[in-house]
Amino acid sequence: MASTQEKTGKKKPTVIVTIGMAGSGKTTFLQRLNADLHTKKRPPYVLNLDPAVSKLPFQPNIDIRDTIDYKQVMNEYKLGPNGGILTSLNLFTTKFDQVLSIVDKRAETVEQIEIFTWSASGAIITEALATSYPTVIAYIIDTPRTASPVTFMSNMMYACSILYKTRLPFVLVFNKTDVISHEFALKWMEDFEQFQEALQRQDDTYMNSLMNSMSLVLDEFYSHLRVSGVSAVTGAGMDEFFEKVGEAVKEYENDYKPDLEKRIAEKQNAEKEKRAKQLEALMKDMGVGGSNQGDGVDMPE
Ligand SMILES: Nc1nc2c(ncn2[C@@H]2O[C@H](COP(=O)(O)OP(=O)(O)OP(=O)(O)O)[C@@H](O)[C@H]2O)c(=O)[nH]1
Repeated sequence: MASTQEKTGKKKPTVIVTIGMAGSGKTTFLQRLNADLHTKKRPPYVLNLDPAVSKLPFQPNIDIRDTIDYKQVMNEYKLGPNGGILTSLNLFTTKFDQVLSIVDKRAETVEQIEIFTWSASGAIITEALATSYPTVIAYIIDTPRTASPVTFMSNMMYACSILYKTRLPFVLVFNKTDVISHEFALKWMEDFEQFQEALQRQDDTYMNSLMNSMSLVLDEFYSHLRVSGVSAVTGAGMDEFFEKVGEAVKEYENDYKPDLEKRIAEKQNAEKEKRAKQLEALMKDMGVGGSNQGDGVDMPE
């Protein structure tokens, strides 16, 4: 919060929530981010919220796997892999206020970037973080595997659904640009006709008609995001990524935070009104005030 910053002179750390499809390069990207930030003498504070990840090439500061045994959760609740991940995350969410208080203490000393990775959705955790810190979603894309219009489309739809769910500032990170440049994606996002031409070349009439009906949604989506192309392996494009994160933080301060504060105030008001109504109904039932007054209910002295 600006006022808190002014009082304490402390800059709030930025939270980067890393999301992406399996194999898109999230782990490698986080490893690169971790290394770059250490080089810049801004060591990040890393939270791992992926209970199913087997090996991480870096040491997270807080790791869901230290508290929750994902395989045990699967056995105990008789769940498959996805159910196991979600239930583990739900169990961890109940402890998230403790996690936040640890992060808060660490964040008082240095300017850091919080990184956070997961395989399943965690709207409650994201909102808890976004209430306290400038929070940005980094959506990682496997560029070589997105070069076909159909996979590009499904990836964009998935990203779009996350954007609408979280309402947080977004940076699309086209990874693996050492294999293929993300230029084609930039063209498809800037000019929908070029994308349609690419689709038509595939002669898929179902996808074409789906695309036509989705074009407005996607146009709106593209206007809300920032794009960067990186190679997590070589480190190319990371400076541009940090610039985009900086822009996204400004968007958080200008748009997201006031909206979030409004939503919280509305929730609190609705809660207050509900409680007032419940109290009024209770008083009525007890015969204190209201039209039922004096209907014979004995009040304790
Ligand atoms: N060429 C190239 N390969 C990459 C890059 N980033 C990741 N990879 C490779 O892509 C594969 C998947 O990378 P991971 O970092 O494990 O991907 P992930 O998204 O964490 O995967 P899951 O844990 O399965 O969700 C690995 O073989 C990486 O070496 C990159 O920038 N360039």
